[in-house]
Amino acid sequence: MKIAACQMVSGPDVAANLATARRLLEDAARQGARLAALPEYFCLMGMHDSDKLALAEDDGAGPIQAMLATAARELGLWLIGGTLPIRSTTADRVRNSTLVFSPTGERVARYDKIHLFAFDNGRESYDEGRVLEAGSEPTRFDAGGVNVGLSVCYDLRFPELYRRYAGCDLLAVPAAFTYTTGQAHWELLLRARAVENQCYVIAPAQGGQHANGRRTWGHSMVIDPWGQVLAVQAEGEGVVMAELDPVRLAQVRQQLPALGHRRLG
Ligand SMILES: NC(=O)CC(=O)C(=O)O
Repeated sequence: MKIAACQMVSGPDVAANLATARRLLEDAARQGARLAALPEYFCLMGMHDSDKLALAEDDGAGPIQAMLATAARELGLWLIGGTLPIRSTTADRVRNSTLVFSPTGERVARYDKIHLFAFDNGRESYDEGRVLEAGSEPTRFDAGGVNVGLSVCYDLRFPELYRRYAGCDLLAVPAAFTYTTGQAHWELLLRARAVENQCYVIAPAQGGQHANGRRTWGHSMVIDPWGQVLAVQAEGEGVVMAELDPVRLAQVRQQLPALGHRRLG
């Protein structure tokens, strides 16, 4: 199965972001992708954190969800819809949610980012907990025989989440890593998750200079179960494609049966 990671440099104009996402998905489908993934916050990198509250949709209704369902159906893709803000039912906050659509446009999974990012080095400061409500449920879905474990961005730093996905064929990590932290840790962490779980990793990212003054690291990539980077795009919009090969997956697990050697749960 060909899989595609779409890299974006989203801004505050939601309509423009949706048009870019659609164009990249069309590009992925044209190149033969059967599964495509958008980055975290594909629909909005706002000027203020609170912009997410204004954009938020109710679960199951809204123009962003409609756009994702339509794209999946019209392009015949398993679509991992980056993240979009979904209104919390209990708090004055939003969930940072990945919605997944099948090639018939049916929604097949929802994952809410579990670990909320905070970082302050004196020059840059982030605190997602100000507007986001954390999710709590690891979520996997079946994409026509390919078992996929879902996560978002900062989750990548918490290997215990991925252990809950042991046996998955593919881990998805839509992200918007900062330039600073991404330069230091992004590839290292992604390759570690691929190697320790002996599976493919697809990591679509935000990558470039945003209108809100923030810079993201990009380097969207696809990694194989041996930890090899199959395809990468450093910065700017684009589509990163690779083949998910079940024979390679089985070969790595058979040659080095580490998953079967776990002793501590
Ligand atoms: N932006 C994030 O959620 C995470 C990040 O940039 C990091 O972990 O580093």
